[in-house]
Parts: sequence; structure tokens; C-alpha cells
Amino acid sequence: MSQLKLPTLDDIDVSGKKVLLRVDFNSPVGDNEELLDDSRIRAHVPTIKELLERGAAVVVVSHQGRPGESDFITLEPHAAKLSALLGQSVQFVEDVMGPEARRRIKNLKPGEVLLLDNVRFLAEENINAPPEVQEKTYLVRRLAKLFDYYVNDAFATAHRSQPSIVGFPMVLPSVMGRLMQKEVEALSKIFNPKVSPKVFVLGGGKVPDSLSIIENIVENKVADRILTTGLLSELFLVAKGIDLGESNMKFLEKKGILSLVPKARKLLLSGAPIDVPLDFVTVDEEGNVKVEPAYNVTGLIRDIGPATIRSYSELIKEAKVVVMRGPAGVMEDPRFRKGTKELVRAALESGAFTIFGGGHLTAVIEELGMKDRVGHISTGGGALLAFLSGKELPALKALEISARKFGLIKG
Ligand SMILES: Nc1ncnc2c1ncn2[C@@H]1O[C@H](COP(=O)(O)OP(=O)(O)O)[C@@H](O)[C@H]1O
Ligand SMILES: O=C(OP(=O)(O)O)[C@H](O)COP(=O)(O)O
Repeated sequence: MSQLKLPTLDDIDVSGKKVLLRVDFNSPVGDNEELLDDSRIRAHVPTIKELLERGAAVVVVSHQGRPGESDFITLEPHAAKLSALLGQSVQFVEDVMGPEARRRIKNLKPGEVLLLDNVRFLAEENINAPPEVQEKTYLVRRLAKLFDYYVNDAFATAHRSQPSIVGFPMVLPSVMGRLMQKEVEALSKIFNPKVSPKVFVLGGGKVPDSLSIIENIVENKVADRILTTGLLSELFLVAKGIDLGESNMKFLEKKGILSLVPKARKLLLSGAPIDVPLDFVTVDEEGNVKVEPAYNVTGLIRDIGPATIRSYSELIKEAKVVVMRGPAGVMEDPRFRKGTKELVRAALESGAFTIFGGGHLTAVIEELGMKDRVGHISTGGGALLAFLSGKELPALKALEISARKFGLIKG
């Protein structure tokens, strides 16, 4: 697929038009439903500003979290944040496609912006299916007729085949927003498969996603070394036959991660260059925090330990390219942020070209004040890895189909 030839905002005249803009405002959320970081919201500001300045009425749609997770919340705080960043009032409606949302969309004037509520409040948005299925969802059927154009700026969700990502482009002329364009152009340019060694440092909580992308990375030999952290590393330790103690095994079971052990074991047996932590920071039932070796863990794992930080940092130093995605521990709690922070620091001090992905790492880079040393910070985590591993991203594929259908293809 010729991604660079996808149409952009340069290819449409939005003046006086109604534009549906898909963004990814999905941000880390604290105990009181407050946003812990606004970098993903900020990343979309250039696209929104440009659309408004060019005279469009802009309706913004995003998801936040996943059903059942603690960060699955309304987008009301995002609207407040966006208002502050734009310096202009952002309308918000506690609805996505119901009568009130449709009334507000119809009444929106050029130069105004309206944020719809969390699109994953709709059951159908939580199902992945091909574009020809998603264009038939209620969401697409009810909303598409209210718009002239669809703009996709949500690079971080580009690996999902959900209605708000792949359904609208089937029925509306569609283009990439400035953030989507920037990510695709930058990553196509900077990731040179010939430069090595390439070290991938992969952590975070989305283990099934990470595992399937690791399979791709290994198959396409994209990484020379994969250093695992976070929940992902727990899976690989179990796959190596290590008992992580009752509390962690229960946690992994509850999250459905133990069912992935055979897949992880297969990868390890294939000789994939996957490293696991030597030690962890754990917390016991009384709340005591300690460091325990990976082969003898008793408490609940919350971060990688000091020996792991040291050994991973040495490996990172030898790399020419470092790709890092997902935190090494439960970094929302400052007591368990050290592993993530130190690995980010090691990468930034290594002299290697660095690519960081995902909301959590962006927050750490800003905290360290080392943004100027970064090669590329991607707003995507899973989407970034999928892109680098050579997987086709459904969002881009849908934009390509749309461009052909509506005569917007370039080149
Ligand atoms: N060992 C661990 N146990 C439980 N949760 C973890 C662990 N390590 C990381 N996490 C959790 O992973 C989540 C972030 O994962 P993910 O969404 O994949 O990353 P990102 O948002 O950076 O793309 C965080 O909420 C963090 O608390
Ligand atoms: O945070 C996101 O992805 P990431 O954790 O891979 O960075 C995106 O908002 C996609 O969310 P999803 O993985 O729930 O589809």
C-alpha cells in the first residue's frame, strides 16, 4: 500500500463544510477520573485549529479506555482540556449518535467545535470487523449523512478495525489529519530496517496485543533483541516455567493472560531473542514494598527491579535503534515508576535513534525533561509497533479504499 499517497487536508476544501474528525484522546486517568496527561489531546490541536481556521464546523469523536477498565470514562474532562488548549470554547454533548447529538451536530456553525462523548459507550464500536461490515453499523448510518467529510487523525487507533475508524471512510470522502500524516511520514522515513542492532523494549498492560505484534516482529526479523517488561514479561516468565507466586498467577488468570502461555512458549522455543526481567519490585498483603528475584517472587509485581534496570540498560547502550512501548510497571503510582523512568533515560542517553510509543512513556519523557533528545515520539503504542512490524493498518487501508471510491487518490 502506498501510504504516502493518501490524501490529506491539502486535498479538500472544508470551508463551510461539516467535518467528522476521529481523534485519539485516550489518556491515562487518575483515581478521581482526572486526566493525568494531556499530550494526546495536544497532539491533535494543529489539525483542529487548521480545520476551524479554514471555516469548517468540526465534530470530534474519540474513545477513552475500554469497557470494564477503570479508565473507561466520559470525555467531559477532555472537552475542558481541549477548550483550554484551543483558547476557544469546545461544546460537549453527553451522547454519541442519539437525537441530542444529531441535533447539536446539525446546529453546529463554521468555526465551532463539538466533542461527542466516548464512542466506545456504543457496543458496536467495541467490535473489530472489516470496513464493509462497519459501514452498516448504526453509528455510521446515523451520523454519516450529517457530514461532508471524514478526517482521521487517530494514528494511535489505526490498528483497530472499528466503525469510527473504518466505517465512515466507506461512505464519506476521507483524508488523513495532520497528526496522522506526520506519524506516517516520519515513521516511513526514519525506520531504516538496515540499521542494527535494533532493541525493542516492550511492556505495558495490553498483553494479547503485544504478543501478536511480537509474533510479527519476530517473523519479519524487525528486532535484534526484545527486552520485555510490565505484564508482558510476566507472561514470558510463566512460559519459561517460572512460578510467579499466588497473587501474580491469580492476577494473570483474571486478565486472561495465562491462556497465552502456549503461544509465548512457542515463540521462546523458536529461538526468538526475547529477554525477561531478573528481579521485580513487589508489594505484599501488608503493603510492604520489596525487591525480589524473578525466580522467587512472593508479593504482587509492580515494577522491574534494580538488577533488571542495570542489565537492560547495558543492552540498550549497545543499540543503534531503540523502540520502546508500554511502561515497565504500574507507573501511575510514583513508587513504581522507577523502572520505566530509568529505561527511558538509558535509551535517551545511549546515543541510539529512539522511537517511543504510547501515552504512558510520553508522560515520562516530559517528566524527565529530555524531549529534545528523542528521535520520534509516536502517539501510538500498538499502532506504532504494528506499523514498524510491517502489518497493514486498517485505518490507512480504509482511507485508501475511500480515496479510490471518491476520487481523492494522489500520485
Ligand atoms: N506488572 C504490571 N502489572 C500490572 N499492570 C501493569 C504492569 N506493568 C504495567 N502495567 C500497566 O500497564 C498500563 C499501560 O499499558 P498500555 O496501555 O499497554 O501502555 P501505553 O498506554 O503506554 O500504550 C498501565 O496502566 C500500567 O499500570
Ligand atoms: O491507547 C491506545 O493504544 P496503545 O495503548 O497501544 O497506545 C489507543 O487509544 C488504542 O486503544 P485500544 O488498544 O483500547 O484500542
